[in-house]
Amino acid sequence: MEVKARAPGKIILSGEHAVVHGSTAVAASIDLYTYVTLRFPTPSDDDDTLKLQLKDMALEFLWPISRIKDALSGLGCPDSSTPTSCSIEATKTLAALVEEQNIPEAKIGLASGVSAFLWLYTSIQGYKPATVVVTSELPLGSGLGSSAAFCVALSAALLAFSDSVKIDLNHQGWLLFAEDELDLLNKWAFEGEKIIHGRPSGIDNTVSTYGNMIKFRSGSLTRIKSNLPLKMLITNTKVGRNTKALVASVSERTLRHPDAMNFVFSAVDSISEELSSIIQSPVGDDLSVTQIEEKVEELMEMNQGLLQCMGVSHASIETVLRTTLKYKLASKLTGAGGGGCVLTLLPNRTIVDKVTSELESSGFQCFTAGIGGNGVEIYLGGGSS
Ligand SMILES: Nc1ncnc2c1ncn2[C@@H]1O[C@H](COP(=O)(O)OP(=O)(O)OP(=O)(O)O)[C@@H](O)[C@H]1O
Ligand SMILES: C[C@@](O)(CCO)CC(=O)[O-]
Ligand SMILES: [Mg+2]
Repeated sequence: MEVKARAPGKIILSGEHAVVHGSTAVAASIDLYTYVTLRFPTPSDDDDTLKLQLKDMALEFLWPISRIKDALSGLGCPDSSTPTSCSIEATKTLAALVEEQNIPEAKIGLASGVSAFLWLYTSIQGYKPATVVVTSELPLGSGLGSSAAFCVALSAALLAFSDSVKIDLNHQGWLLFAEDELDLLNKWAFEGEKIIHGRPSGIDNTVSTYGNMIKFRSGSLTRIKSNLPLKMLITNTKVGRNTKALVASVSERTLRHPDAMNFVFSAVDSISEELSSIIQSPVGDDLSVTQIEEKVEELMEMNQGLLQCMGVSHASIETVLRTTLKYKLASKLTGAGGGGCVLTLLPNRTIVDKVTSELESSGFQCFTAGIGGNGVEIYLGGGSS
């Protein structure tokens, strides 16, 4: 029995960090995916282990099922229909199970992802032997929602073979979940994100689950549709960072300067609201494509200024901003900042070659991605597409 799931990464057009503090944000899925394959052994395989293979990193983790059962079965019964938070006690137990695997020091950031895997696996599937294989087209820890895509794809594969979801086993090709199943899947993925991020807003797992473009505030989403084909250049500064630490640093600044930071968050809220209405406005009578693009550019610049205020920009991000400005292009960081990826709006008229080669000569990596496609999908029955 085998199922493959894929979940997209995302860009945040406006509102990262402020969204953790109750402001509106706007995000869209991108056509770069994390893939999770789940395979249960047959009795003749005589395999009583749980294996997690992170193919891109050539890493394999393996636990005897008896070891996992001994460690976790006292902490509650698996129930795929009820997304459950990982308690402090369970967090410690998972950390011990991960530590036994001796993750190389240079890749220790993966430990939280492996803990999230163990939590989602045992909560949804219980104590069954299986092999789970993960690959990703997303750079990890770069602001494109790799942690959420991982949790969403994992939840999809695990739920596909649970009592909580009814899937058509005869379906050929990629298959979408029903709306109520997506709601359950999204809640499970959020529990995984909590293990990786500490205090996520839920925007990343939500946009990876439902796809398209969304406006998100305080846990609820509104689907939106851009009236112009938004083209974004994504520049990866390749400066590593960790979303959990950056989110915590903004919360600490908020504790030190609550009044000032609340004005910042409220300004971001207005920017996101304006951005969402401007991209949905009809092109033609009142506003031309160029006028809409100019407004989006200005809002992106304003959002970037406020992200600097929150303390999450970085010298490498500033280099990208300066370079793109030379070509009269507007940019902002996307995701948690502190390095990672920067978005640059590419208006209709733009020729990208010059700006791209100048950015790449600084050691950055540039690419474009399709924006606003499907959210999570599964593929049944061995092989792949
Ligand atoms: N394919 C994967 N396999 C295993 N772990 C993963 C994978 N993708 C992400 N993770 C986990 O998520 C962590 C990166 O998450 P983090 O939230 O810091 O960055 P991001 O999600 O890429 O960016 P952002 O949250 O700003 O969009 C990794 O260190 C790892 O623990
Ligand atoms: C920085 C943040 O706002 C977005 C990370 O992609 C964190 C979150 O919303 O969970
Ligand atoms: Mg993340």
